[in-house]
Amino acid sequence: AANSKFISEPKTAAPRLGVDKGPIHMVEAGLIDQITELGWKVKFDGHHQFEDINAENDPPIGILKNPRLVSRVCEAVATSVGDVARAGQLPITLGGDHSLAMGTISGTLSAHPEACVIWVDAHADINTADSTDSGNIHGMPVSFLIGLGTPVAEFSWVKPLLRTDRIVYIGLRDVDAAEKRILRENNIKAFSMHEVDKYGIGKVVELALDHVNPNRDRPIHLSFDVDALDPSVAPSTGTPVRGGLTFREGHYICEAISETGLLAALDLMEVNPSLADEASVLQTVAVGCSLVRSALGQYIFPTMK
Ligand SMILES: N[C@@H](CC/C=C/[B-](O)(O)O)C(=O)O
Ligand SMILES: [Mn+2]
Ligand SMILES: [Mn+2]
Ligand SMILES: [Mn+2]
Repeated sequence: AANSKFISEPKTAAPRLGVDKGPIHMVEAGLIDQITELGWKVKFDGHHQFEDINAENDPPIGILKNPRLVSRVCEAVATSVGDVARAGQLPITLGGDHSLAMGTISGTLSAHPEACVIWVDAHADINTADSTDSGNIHGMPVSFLIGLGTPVAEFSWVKPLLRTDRIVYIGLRDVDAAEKRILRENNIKAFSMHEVDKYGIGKVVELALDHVNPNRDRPIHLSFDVDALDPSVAPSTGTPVRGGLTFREGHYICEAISETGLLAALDLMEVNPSLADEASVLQTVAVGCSLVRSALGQYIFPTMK
């Protein structure tokens, strides 16, 4: 039977409210039927809501915002994604705030310890509890996954399973000074928009895979933040930054990873339908759905097992 997968839309709070509604818009845009039409068997896990935690009972820890909600949601996501991956299925997590990647990548690495991570984003999301200026946890997931900075008790469930030589970035163009230092000190490979211009997206994806997956034998976790795309392509997102990937460059990354046959988990994050006019929201939701289809072989027929 064709591989099947699992979709969940965990909800995490973000200072710019509304990102929790992104997944529902993608599902309502017909994403599940679109994936089924590609030859996949889809098990839809429904919309996860965590209503019992709210601002009143979740005060900042240090300057970290919504820490208990984010931790609770991510821990639940880690379990879900891990279970699906261990069952030999392909977990797709629609976000939602990129802090969710603490959960998804914890889940993937618990099932596939050898997995590598391709992080497509305008941002490095690697601030530690010591370095963050905003206290927004969506700027920190990678530091928790690697185990950098002063530990935060609330997140003690996140094990440092991600090796610094198993993550590579594509699309960076808005990295904090502290994050640049962290990337340098830990020798973490990053292909910024400068390299995309210099080498072209085809070469960048090849070089990125050569770095984290030289023998093309490791499962791949693709964590795609739609703000990696240029705001003209994906306008309705929380932290847009000019000078991003074109529509085709974004899709090429997903198609090239699909072609490896090694995709083991996918995150499509930061579609926030509450930030723009109707047309821009529809455009952003549509590009999110299209990227998922590309990662699942919309231009390549999936090998039916
Ligand atoms: N570096 C900034 C921006 C974080 C951006 C997070 B995003 O990539 O998930 O959009 C911060 O730490 O607040
Ligand atoms: Mn966010
Ligand atoms: Mn991000
Ligand atoms: Mn981002």
